[in-house]
Amino acid sequence: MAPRTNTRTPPSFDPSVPGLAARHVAREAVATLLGAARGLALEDALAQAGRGVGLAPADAALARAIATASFRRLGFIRAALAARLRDGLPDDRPHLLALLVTGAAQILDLAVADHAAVDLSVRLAKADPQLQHLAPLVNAVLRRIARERDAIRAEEGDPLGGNTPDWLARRWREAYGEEAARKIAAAHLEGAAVDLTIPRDPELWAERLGGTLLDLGSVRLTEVREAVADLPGYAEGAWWVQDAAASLPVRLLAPQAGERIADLCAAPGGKTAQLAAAGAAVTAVDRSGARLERLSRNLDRLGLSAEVVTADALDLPEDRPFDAVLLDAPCSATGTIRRHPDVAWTKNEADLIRLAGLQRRLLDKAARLTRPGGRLVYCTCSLEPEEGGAQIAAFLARNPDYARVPITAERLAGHAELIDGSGDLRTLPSHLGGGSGRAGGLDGFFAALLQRRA
Ligand SMILES: C[S@@+](CC[C@H](N)C(=O)[O-])C[C@H]1O[C@@H](n2cnc3c(N)ncnc32)[C@H](O)[C@@H]1O
Repeated sequence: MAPRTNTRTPPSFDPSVPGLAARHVAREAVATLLGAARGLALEDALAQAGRGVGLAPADAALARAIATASFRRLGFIRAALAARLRDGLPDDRPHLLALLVTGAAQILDLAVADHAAVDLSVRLAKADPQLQHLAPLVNAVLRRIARERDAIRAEEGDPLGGNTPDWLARRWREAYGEEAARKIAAAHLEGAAVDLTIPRDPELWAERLGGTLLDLGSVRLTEVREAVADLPGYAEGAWWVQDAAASLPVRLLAPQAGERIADLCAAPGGKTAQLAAAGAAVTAVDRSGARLERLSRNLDRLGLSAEVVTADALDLPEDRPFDAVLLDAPCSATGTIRRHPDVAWTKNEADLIRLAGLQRRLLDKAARLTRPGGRLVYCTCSLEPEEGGAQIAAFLARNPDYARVPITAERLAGHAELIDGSGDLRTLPSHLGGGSGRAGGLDGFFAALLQRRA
């Protein structure tokens, strides 16, 4: 193989070949994340790779599907490729690795014809000055993957061992035990349904949309073929997309009409919308102006309003404490791997430790922003104890004027399995049938309801 070069001449492919631009964008985004850009989200890498390419909406959706499938089974795909490459995986050549991974993901996981997956991958190799000479290798390996698909699938085995990065598998075994950790990893292979929060007439909308009204309150759609924005009710602002688990922290906070409530890490605003729909006077704070623009657009569509403040929550004045505060803290997001499988491969333990430190400071700030007698909900979309129960145990030890309000099963439609031993919310991807092949599951959320003494 040619030595790796640091400067890359961009590939020049024929944009008139159907589906080629989508593969190009998927490959570039996957290469970015497999290369040095740890911490970048796949959404952002796709947007970056798509700049100037001008993908039609269907091609943009295809690029996202290919890139997502690549990360969802990355461990299995790497093993399948490694067994068929004489010189092993090209880990020092992310563009070649990404070409092979995205090609294999199409063959193994997506309803793409084998010849299209192979042919378009080979075309991308030929269009790339650094990879032209490897087009025969790409062709041979991907053809073999297609030929041996059934055997490869049969060999996949345990997702916790083969498809979960070691550091996460170790942590989940420690936190939840072997069996539960394996179920979590199995649920990650399945992806997730589209859940909607519908403040008014959810039964009616469930029927119109062909969804199911869950006892937790959300409407679940398991077969969505069109863009979400084309579904009935989107344009008129009848609902918004929000995982059923993500809707629970606000349900536990139980906002009342007229209460002053601060949403400290608010964008893009799913929880702000819940608070505003309940009639609370919401102050939505986020340090990202761009994300707050999305929040404002979302609230406009829904006909809801909030005071929107662009600020670091740590800098907020403390002179007018709120009746209730919601802190949906920035976190490792390991509870969202079903929807964002890149998270498993682009985050690491150092990110987790840094974020747990920020959460601690935000939580202490949120405590000072809550009035005596007021409620505070802390939540994260993480499976890691440092971002959940351990954070709350340490908080309660240093803040004696706060007490935990244990969550009861009645508040969760009887779902006692969603409550941990301390009385906090602990949802897992394997809950509600996740991992059993029935499009069930929940994002992994933690939430604690705390009360300041009067
Ligand atoms: C988990 S997301 C919030 C999701 C949101 N609550 C929802 O339901 O749509 C975390 C947010 O925290 C924001 N953030 C991170 N650090 C912050 C800080 N110090 N002050 C304010 N916002 C912060 C990020 O910009 C990000 O939008």
